[in-house]
Amino acid sequence: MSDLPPADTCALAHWIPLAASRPAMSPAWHRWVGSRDSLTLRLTEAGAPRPFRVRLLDQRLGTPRRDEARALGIAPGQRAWLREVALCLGEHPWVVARSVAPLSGLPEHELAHLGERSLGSWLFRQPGLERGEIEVTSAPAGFHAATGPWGRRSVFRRGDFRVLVQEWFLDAMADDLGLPSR
Ligand SMILES: C=C(O[C@@H]1C=C(C(=O)O)C=C[C@H]1O)C(=O)O
Repeated sequence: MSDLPPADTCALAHWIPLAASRPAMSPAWHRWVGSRDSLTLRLTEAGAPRPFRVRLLDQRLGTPRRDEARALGIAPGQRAWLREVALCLGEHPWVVARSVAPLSGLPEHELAHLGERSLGSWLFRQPGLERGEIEVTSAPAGFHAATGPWGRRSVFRRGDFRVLVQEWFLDAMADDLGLPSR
């Protein structure tokens, strides 16, 4: 993946509230980008009978990008749990996702062995889970070569555990589902 820009190229990715993206976003995409329940479940249903699969690209402790640290309210340079995946239907990545969780409050024993099981299927089983506002970008993911119309992010909270989940919807998903370009 040497032709990718360095991760920090997207350090100042421009995120706007979901409502502010409405004029540029088709109703069909808004149903995906604005959905607040499990994306894993939605993709599994929309992609059937193709099998849904999480492909783990990277999972490690590292330094979040500046826009990620800001979204989580942590100091720049503070280390966090990072996870990058491709959510695939059959052979095609439809969504790439990057999740960032501060180490304080991290249930590391539960997340360390997630592997290729979906973070969403774990998250949505957590009692008292809260989800913050969805923000939207048209900047690329920065860690994967595939491009697409929209990225979104939101912070999930349960007690003192927080995770910023960022998901980029890819052109392959638009093609397979016959969705508009934006
Ligand atoms: C947050 C969800 O989980 C999905 C699964 C992810 C993973 O396994 O790392 C990451 C982002 C999500 O798209 C969801 O299903 O809504």
